[in-house]
Amino acid sequence: MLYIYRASHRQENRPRKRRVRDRALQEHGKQLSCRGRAGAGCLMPSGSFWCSPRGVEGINPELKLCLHLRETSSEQPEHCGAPPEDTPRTLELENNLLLSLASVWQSFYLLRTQTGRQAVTGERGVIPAARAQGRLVGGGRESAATHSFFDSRQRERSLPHQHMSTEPSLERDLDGLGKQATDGHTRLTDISGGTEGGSMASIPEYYASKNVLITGATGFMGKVLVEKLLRACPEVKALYLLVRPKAGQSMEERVSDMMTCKLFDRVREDNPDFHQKIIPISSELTQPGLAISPEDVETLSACINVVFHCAATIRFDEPLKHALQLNVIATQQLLGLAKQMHHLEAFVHISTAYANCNRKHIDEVIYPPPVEPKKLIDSLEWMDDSIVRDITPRLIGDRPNTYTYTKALAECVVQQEQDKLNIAIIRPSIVGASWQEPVPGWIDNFNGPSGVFIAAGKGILRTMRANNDAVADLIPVDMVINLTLAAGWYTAVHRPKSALVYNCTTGGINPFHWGQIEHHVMSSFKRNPLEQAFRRPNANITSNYLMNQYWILVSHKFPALIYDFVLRLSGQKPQMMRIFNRLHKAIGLLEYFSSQDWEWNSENMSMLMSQLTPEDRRTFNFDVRQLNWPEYIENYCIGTKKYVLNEDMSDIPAARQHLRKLRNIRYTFNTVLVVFIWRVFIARSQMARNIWRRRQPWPLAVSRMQHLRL
Ligand SMILES: CCCCCCCCCCCCCCCC(=O)SCCNC(=O)CCNC(=O)[C@H](O)C(C)(C)COP(=O)(O)OP(=O)(O)OC[C@H]1O[C@@H](n2cnc3c(N)ncnc32)[C@H](O)[C@@H]1OP(=O)(O)O
Ligand SMILES: NC(=O)C1=CN([C@@H]2O[C@H](COP(=O)(O)OP(=O)(O)OC[C@H]3O[C@@H](n4cnc5c(N)ncnc54)[C@H](OP(=O)(O)O)[C@@H]3O)[C@@H](O)[C@H]2O)C=CC1
Repeated sequence: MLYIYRASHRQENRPRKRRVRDRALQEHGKQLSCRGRAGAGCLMPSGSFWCSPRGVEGINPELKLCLHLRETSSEQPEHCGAPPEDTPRTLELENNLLLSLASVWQSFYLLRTQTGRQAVTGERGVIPAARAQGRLVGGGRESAATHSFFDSRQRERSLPHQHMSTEPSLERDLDGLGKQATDGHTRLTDISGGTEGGSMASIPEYYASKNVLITGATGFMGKVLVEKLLRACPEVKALYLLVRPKAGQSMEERVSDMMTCKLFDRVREDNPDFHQKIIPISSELTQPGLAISPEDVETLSACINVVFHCAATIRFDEPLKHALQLNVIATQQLLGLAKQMHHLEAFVHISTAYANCNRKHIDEVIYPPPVEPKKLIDSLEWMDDSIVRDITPRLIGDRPNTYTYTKALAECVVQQEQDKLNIAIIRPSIVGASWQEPVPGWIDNFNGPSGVFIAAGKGILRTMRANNDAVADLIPVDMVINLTLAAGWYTAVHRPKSALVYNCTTGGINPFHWGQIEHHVMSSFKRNPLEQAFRRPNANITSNYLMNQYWILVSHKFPALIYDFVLRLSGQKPQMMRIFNRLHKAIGLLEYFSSQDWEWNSENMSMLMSQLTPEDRRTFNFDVRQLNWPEYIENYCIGTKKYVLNEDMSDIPAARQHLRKLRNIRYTFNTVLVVFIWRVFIARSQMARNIWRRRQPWPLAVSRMQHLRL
């Protein structure tokens, strides 16, 4: 229950405001300890929250959902209503603080108590009852907007709502404070629903009998998405996958290969015939019309309900023209195809949290693009590749690579279609191995930190430039996919007015730092070593450029030279220097991300979580607070061993033995080196001997002791 009192900051209104608050407190509550001119909020034992309309303005929809405006005093009606239009930004921030606290409190309450869960799911009928009795007054501006938008959207489109019942839904009427911006600024908006259903379909219920189109299904995240959809939403009708033939394999062969991989073991157990639901469609996204045949276009237009667009080039060094082709133009073409789909309910675009990495604080809004995408596409079309290469640094400006640059442009392209489609944009940060599903630690590539972990585990990587204290915004792939599926559901069911952006990150909620990652990766690889390690795992990260260069020389280049020399002597091809050069190129591209901090606002992620039923919250868990980092990193490292390098866990004792051997070699080497230095610099030089004796009295002491013993 939410009590609202119009908080006036005018002096003469203060006593009255205080009176109402005191009464609410006396009757029900406990005051939230937060400061700010927005006024204090009171959290009631029942889970309701008392605050000013200023608070309501920025209120988290999970609270909004529980909105039940009630008279709190006789003066209340005249003080109840929309917040002033001129709410300054500082006040909004204060409100956000207040509401974040309330939101945390509320989430805690909801998790802990049955009453709270019922309050949110409306199971006890408080909200419908309030509606029926006409006691509910929407929070002024937002509510009015919600209704008008809702009505106009309903008129504009007559999309199917078979997943909804026909009961009026108060939750959805009240729901409605997602943040949007078309102009780079956060503003309030309403999240209106496209249906008037009272009982919300759960996620698996929603996806039941739906046709889903997925791009990038053969990639890291795409595979996990396909697996999870098949496993958690077994009633899904069909998954259409846009796949290209590659490396001599037809698209059918690639898809059937994919389905035999370990990732699909659990689905296979549950439903051995799951492959029948998968329909590969031949498509090369860089070609005109996505190279989809006219028959396939017709099929897709007729049946697709939800699109997940995961395909992209994620290489940081991709030439701009190609990155633009795939990340922007292909997205544009897919949106064009989506507009032809008669039954499309949601279009989910996977972006990256680093699309706006030129900013330090990133809200869940689509920022103005660095350049108008269409203009860039037109200009690059006629340009020679060499010219494009020359002007790329100027074009990407303060972004580190063509990947983040083109992902930012893609968001803009997606935004341009938000009036015609129901769109969600997911922005994951650094996607890592799975946390729990389908197995802990599942990963299948060298991208991002995985390659670095492996190189460190193999003992090749000894140093890297990173900031020990910077937040390592890793997020497990299963959490990203759970959020993606939930966002697809929410978008289809609620039909936000404009594209909702979900920053899918961990740093703001459950931060972990690169220094801690280094420590846990090293200790994990010592417990579970990789086979045939080059040296014992012992990497250090430093933010100091010179220090890093020194260690590169001493710990990378020098051993590589010795190793290659030995290989050459034994008649083999030298290879270590080549490996190090590639490694340096890779880590050079990653340093930008490991050396600084970003702050992402992830309110929409919390909002989405609050909209799920308890069951969905368990099945599609993306609550990053539950991540236990040391455990996750341990599973991640084991995952790289098992699933990327295909090493057998039963070989661990042998691998440990190998590490012990390497340690003994190192001890021997160090001892020999010390003796050698001693011989060269001490024993042979009178001056060095004199210095040594003066500085280090212990050899004298030792010799005296020996003399005494004799
Ligand atoms: C204990 C320490 C803790 C500190 C730890 C800090 C980690 C700090 C991570 C920040 C991460 C930000 C991530 C942003 C999050 C996104 O938004 S997007 C997703 C991330 N995208 C990527 O990671 C793509 C980066 N990769 C690339 O751009 C290209 O693979 C590279 C690195 C330029 C190499 O291209 P290439 O030379 O054409 O060759 P490619 O065939 O791709 O790979 C060549 C070799 O490099 C290796 N390699 C590829 N990627 C990597 C890698 N990440 N690492 C090492 N080796 C790699 C491959 O294994 C391969 O080795 P071989 O198998 O041939 O022996
Ligand atoms: N991995 C990460 O850390 C992060 C990823 N993201 C985003 O998530 C999404 C998925 O990333 P991820 O799964 O890691 O990437 P992958 O590189 O693993 O997968 C990319 C997918 O796109 C497909 N694809 C690429 N080019 C074409 C083409 N020309 N025609 C058809 N399909 C093509 C690939 O197909 P094929 O197998 O044929 O090459 C593959 O299925 C991307 O949009 C990325 O920007 C965002 C943040 C972090």
